Amino acid sequence: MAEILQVSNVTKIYEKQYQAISGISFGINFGEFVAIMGASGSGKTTLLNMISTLDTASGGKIYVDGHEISKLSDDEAANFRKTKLGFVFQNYRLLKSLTVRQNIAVPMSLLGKDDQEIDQKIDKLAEYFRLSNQLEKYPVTLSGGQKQRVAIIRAIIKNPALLLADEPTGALDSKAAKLIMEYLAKVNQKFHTSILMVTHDSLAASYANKVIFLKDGKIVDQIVKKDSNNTFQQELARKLAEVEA
Ligand SMILES: Nc1ncnc2c1ncn2[C@@H]1O[C@H](COP(=O)(O)OP(=O)(O)OP(=O)(O)O)[C@@H](O)[C@H]1O
Repeated sequence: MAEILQVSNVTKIYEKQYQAISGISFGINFGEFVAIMGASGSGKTTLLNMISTLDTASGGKIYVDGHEISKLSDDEAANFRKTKLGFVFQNYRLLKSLTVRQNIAVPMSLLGKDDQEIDQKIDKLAEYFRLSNQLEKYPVTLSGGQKQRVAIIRAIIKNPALLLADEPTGALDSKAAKLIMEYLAKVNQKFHTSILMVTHDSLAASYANKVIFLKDGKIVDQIVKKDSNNTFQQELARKLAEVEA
């Protein structure tokens, strides 16, 4: 199966002395949903920043959709983020001065798509995400869960090769978090979007097909979902207790 992400023996050393990531290797197949879990300081954000081309690795190689990202110039990296990657953040990062519709349109406008095509896509996705009534409102009037649904639509509207989600449930109560994870799982299953999600939250991680555990910049374990969700959640809780011990 084709790999959408390949991380090969990657290290990150800050200020020539502190090794935040130590020789990490893993991959994501096309259409897979992978979660990375680890305690604060384990290197999750560092890893995500390197994969998203916002930071450079000190060693090793990262391939996204067949491109070795360290070889990209700054301009190429910016274009690469614009065309290949979708981002969902803990704090939504919606633009306050734009309506929901205008927020969602930004990545498509940057790609030069025509207004009619953009509007049609937005209407369809908004219906799927039950946000049709919110499109002409400003983000400040929306709940946290609604804002995150807007952020997900904005991230997937251009069909990215890889969706990167950084603590997508971190600012939500448990009910809203569950709904957001159900939507992310649907995005993965219905649109076959490959997802890499970083999270502290074991409920959120239980929606992934595979969970990788990070500790002190190293992969210390991983589990793969087989048939039963219940068994996966129990295994997840057990591994998490071991890793955080
Ligand atoms: N710019 C930097 N300069 C020096 N050290 C850094 C820098 N950024 C991160 N670190 C260190 O690298 C390690 C990993 O940090 P990172 O932010 O990747 O962890 P994390 O798992 O994402 O944590 P959290 O869950 O709290 O966000 C930490 O010890 C952190 O202090």
